[in-house]
Amino acid sequence: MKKAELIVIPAPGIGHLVSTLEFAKRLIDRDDRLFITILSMKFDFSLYPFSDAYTKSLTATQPRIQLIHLPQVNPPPSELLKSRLNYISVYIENNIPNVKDTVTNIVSSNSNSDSSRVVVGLILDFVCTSMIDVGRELNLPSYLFFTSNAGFLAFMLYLPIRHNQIGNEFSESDPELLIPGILNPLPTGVLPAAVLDKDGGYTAYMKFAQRFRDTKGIIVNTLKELEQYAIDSLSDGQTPPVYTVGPVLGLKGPPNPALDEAERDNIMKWLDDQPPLSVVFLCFGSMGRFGGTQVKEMALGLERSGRRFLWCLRSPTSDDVLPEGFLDQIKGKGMICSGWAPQVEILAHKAIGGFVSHCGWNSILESLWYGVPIVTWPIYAEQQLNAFRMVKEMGLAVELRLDYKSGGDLVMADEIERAVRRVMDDSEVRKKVKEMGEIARKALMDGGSSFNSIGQLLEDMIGST
Ligand SMILES: O=c1ccn([C@@H]2O[C@H](COP(=O)(O)OP(=O)(O)O[C@H]3O[C@H](CO)[C@@H](O)[C@H](O)[C@H]3O)[C@@H](O)[C@H]2O)c(=O)[nH]1
Repeated sequence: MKKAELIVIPAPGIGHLVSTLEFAKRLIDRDDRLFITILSMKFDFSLYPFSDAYTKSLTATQPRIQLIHLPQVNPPPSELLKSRLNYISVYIENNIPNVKDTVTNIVSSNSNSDSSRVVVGLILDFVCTSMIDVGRELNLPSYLFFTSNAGFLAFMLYLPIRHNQIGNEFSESDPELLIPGILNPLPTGVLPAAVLDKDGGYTAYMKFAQRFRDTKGIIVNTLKELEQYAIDSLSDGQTPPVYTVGPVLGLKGPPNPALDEAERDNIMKWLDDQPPLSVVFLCFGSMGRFGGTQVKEMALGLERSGRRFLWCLRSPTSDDVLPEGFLDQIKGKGMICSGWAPQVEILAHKAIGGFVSHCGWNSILESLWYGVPIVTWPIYAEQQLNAFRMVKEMGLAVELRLDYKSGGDLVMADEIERAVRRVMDDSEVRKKVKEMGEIARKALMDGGSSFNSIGQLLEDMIGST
């Protein structure tokens, strides 16, 4: 039997690592000819404090997954931090010589041993497309792993086309945009903030996107049934084959190293005491934070909604900024957690009836999986676009804000109060979300759309013998 090896290069940050590493495990489970080597880049710990520990713990128990830590490289000059995305893209480029050496060693040690193992390709996070050239030099195809959705992929593929016509970043005064793969015209307010950024964000996005079509295939963490319109637009004769393999979720992985087990137990015990579908959960991804004024409005909105809530408030000053007496008033009805929340376990709990979310793609997929409707409060990255499509195109979320910008915008207590009530009472959205959750489960089963797509991918990568 031919043994095949894939080299996977994830990006740091939990939002990218969860699905990339889970997908590696899924491939191994599907095909016993397969071995995977993960190349883990060392990053500035202040940017991604838990990436390393998380990668280690997730891969430790997988006998056919090998983890190689790349040597530390010099970080880019700190001026580049004006755009975090640009900084990261340069950081990744600085790793290229180490990636090349490591892949070369793997290829040659396979050919010098009698393991009959052959490296069949690289799987790259979408922010690592600069590494396609390493594959080219070594005659290895690269596949893209797209940790977000097909609509955002369509947007990214449109960027180089637009750039050839217009040549510069987007502007807030642009008219609504018609983009292949996105059903409704897009207001500029819901574009990822990076594409309006003159300080390197736009350049970084362009650099990533310009290489997408140089890959042999694009693997997307979505399912056909959820994004048929966007996926159809990708069969344009110019885009490499697209494999929809989702939802890829970290449902059973080891706990995140950031999780405080005692706090987790408190939360779960508290939820056990609440009636079914009575609690709204608020959590804003790995990086979502708010200033004091906004926190105060949130507290007032939650209190006035009269609903029970579990609020993941990651702010060191939360006690000072909460309205006076708030913590006493909410006793029994509300709970605040200050650290990393066990989000997947929380969403799976029968007491949860709604989720106020920043609309990161993993959070969206997790909430659909458990049939919990979302209230949209996008903050950074492509979340505004996700929120817009979830509300306007898919009808799977309750709108709070679609174009929120942190730093400038303030969401008032009465808006929060109304949105929380709506998500808890709107049986229509809940029904649709539940149906989509069931469809997602079927997509992963034998014969389902994502199951078949993974089979096709394995066949295209390794062959059928
Ligand atoms: O307190 C927390 C916060 C987050 N999570 C988990 O962390 C992941 C967060 O992922 P996601 O919801 O996608 O948010 P981000 O971390 O913000 O993810 C980044 O990556 C995603 C995938 O590309 C993008 O969709 C986002 O916009 C981008 O910010 C999810 O699995 C959550 O369950 C927890 O378990 N506890």
